[in-house]
Amino acid sequence: MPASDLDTDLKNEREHLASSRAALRRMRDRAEALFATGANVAGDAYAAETLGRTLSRRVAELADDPTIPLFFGRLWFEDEPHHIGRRHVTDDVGEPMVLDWRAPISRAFYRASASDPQGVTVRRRFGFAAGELTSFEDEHLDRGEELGTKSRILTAEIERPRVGPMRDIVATIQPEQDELVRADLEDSICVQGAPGTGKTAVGLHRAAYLLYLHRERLRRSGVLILGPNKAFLSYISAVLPALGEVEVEQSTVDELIARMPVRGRDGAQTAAVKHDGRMATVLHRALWRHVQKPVEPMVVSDGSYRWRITEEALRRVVDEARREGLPYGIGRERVRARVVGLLQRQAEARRAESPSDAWMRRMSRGKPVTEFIDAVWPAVTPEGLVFGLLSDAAALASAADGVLTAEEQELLLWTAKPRTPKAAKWSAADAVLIDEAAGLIERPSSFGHVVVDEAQDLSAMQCRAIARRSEHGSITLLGDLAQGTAPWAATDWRESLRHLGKPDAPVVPLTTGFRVPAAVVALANRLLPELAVDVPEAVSLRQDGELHLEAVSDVDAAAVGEVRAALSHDGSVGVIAADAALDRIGAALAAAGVETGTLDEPSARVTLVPASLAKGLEYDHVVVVEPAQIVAAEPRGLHRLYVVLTRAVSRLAVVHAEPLPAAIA
Ligand SMILES: Nc1ncnc2c1ncn2[C@@H]1O[C@H](COP(=O)(O)OP(=O)(O)OP(=O)(O)O)[C@@H](O)[C@H]1O
Repeated sequence: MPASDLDTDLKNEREHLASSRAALRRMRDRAEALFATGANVAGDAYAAETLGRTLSRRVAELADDPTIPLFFGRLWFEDEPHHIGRRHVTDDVGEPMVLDWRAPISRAFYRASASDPQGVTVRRRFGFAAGELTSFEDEHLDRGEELGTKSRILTAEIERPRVGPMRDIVATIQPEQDELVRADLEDSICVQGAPGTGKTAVGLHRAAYLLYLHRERLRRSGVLILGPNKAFLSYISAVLPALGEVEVEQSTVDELIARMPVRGRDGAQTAAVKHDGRMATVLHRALWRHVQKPVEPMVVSDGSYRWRITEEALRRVVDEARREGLPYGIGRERVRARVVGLLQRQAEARRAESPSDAWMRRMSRGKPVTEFIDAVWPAVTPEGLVFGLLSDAAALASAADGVLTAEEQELLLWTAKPRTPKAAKWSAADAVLIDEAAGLIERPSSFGHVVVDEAQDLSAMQCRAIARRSEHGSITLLGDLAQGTAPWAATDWRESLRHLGKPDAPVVPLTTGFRVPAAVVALANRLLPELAVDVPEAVSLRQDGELHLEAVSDVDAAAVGEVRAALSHDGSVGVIAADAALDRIGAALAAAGVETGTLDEPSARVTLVPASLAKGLEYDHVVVVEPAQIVAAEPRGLHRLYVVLTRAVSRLAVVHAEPLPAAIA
């Protein structure tokens, strides 16, 4: 295309952007006006609140980020063009100006190729800076042109300096990622992907896609994103709102299951037993042991009448309720209702009329029925059940017989027994047991879809906690077996999927790396044979980037030097070291006049990152201090080092005084 045509084209596109922005503003103004009057027109307080919530969400969904253009691409089907962007924008008469990237028609933007153009003649991608369009790139698919990963705009997007929290990738989702993003709501999938292959991005975009397609259904049941810790959740927290999705719950597993404060800590071996899937059997047995055989008939005085239920009939009621496989608490109420039903029948037969509701309630809550239920099917609280096991060797032995060894039982028992469940210093692992117990007593409600990130670190019992909350929904499981650092980290996705209740979900690999430069990937890959997992290696899309390993005598001084060098470039800097060493390094940086932030307060360009919290994060420049210390800090230290080495977007510097681990020396 001649330069002047290019200029005219870009000018026209910019005009379309300006008028789309104006149209979006009008859409938002209208929503705000409705919001303002909504409360007055709605009939009652509840309707007003519901309407208010809907409208305020609508207003939030229509927010415009002035730093990002409303569209990033354009498709021509024959002569019919469509702009593709983050959300639908329509003009005043409802004609589309920008199509949502999730609309069926937009699919071709991500999937069409020269060999399978899907009706697309031309695909255009836009480059931008500071919210304005700066360039575009056309592929005439009808003429066999296709750029694939050679696209200049894709390269620029991948190589752009990172600042602040994670951004969406709607403009450059790759075909194999798109296939996962647009998988059906019914489909659970597990994505095994090397560092930086876009697993987190895929999970978040899938959530946004499913919400678009199944808005009402998912609004009722909810979509849940699970991440490993608060720092990670805050890093990803802006992605969904930027895509107009403001109502997705984002949580850690610990937060999700919290019923009481965690004040205690377990030793590593004790925690490992508590997280073991066999604990589900122990708890199940311990709970159902509470159910007893009725051993006498029931007699109920009712004015001048006396009703009688035989022991035999009572046994049948209890046996039947047990066989139905209901949660314990529901079973208990079922027994109560059936016993009252038997009384009701006797009363009807005698008096030739149905007893009143008040009579039913009186019978149901009256002493004879309540005493009977408390004897044969006593109320149990989740905390009480776990308390009973951890504080009573005999109770534990009877529930764990043939399931846990004597040593394992010993590890579970409290050495100093708290007086009551309330007084107990529950640990994080106890919380998982209590959640399992709660799930046996009453089923929690199920989310429509759950995205689980960094899933390789989940224990069997944590998987079960998630399974209970996705029983009637689907899951997207994201992770990398090579990055498993928890003592119970998964080594086989099939096993995790089984605990998650989705045994048949396919395991799909992602191997193209968008974060880590090739030289850095090559270094990290040298650790893979030591990690005892069978995973495909990543292939980096990035040929740029620098790697620098330096043996020094003073690591703190060397770290300061590397940080100073990094600061002369654009982008974020992460200093990653063993948790115990970080304060010392922070002090050295402060003494040298370098301002630093922490994960809780990432105020400065330089962030001090404990190795234990680096997972899922990325920085343009990463300075890793003393790998040997990172490895020595924990049993799966080499896995941790693999995570740490794969956080760099452009440059990785490793400074060490101790010898490097053999694999990377
Ligand atoms: N299609 C894409 N276009 C542009 N950038 C992308 C694309 N896919 C991923 N990225 C970018 O690559 C980086 C890594 O992505 P992401 O964090 O999702 O990877 P991950 O597989 O979850 O990594 P990790 O295993 O380290 O947690 C992010 O900055 C993300 O925005």
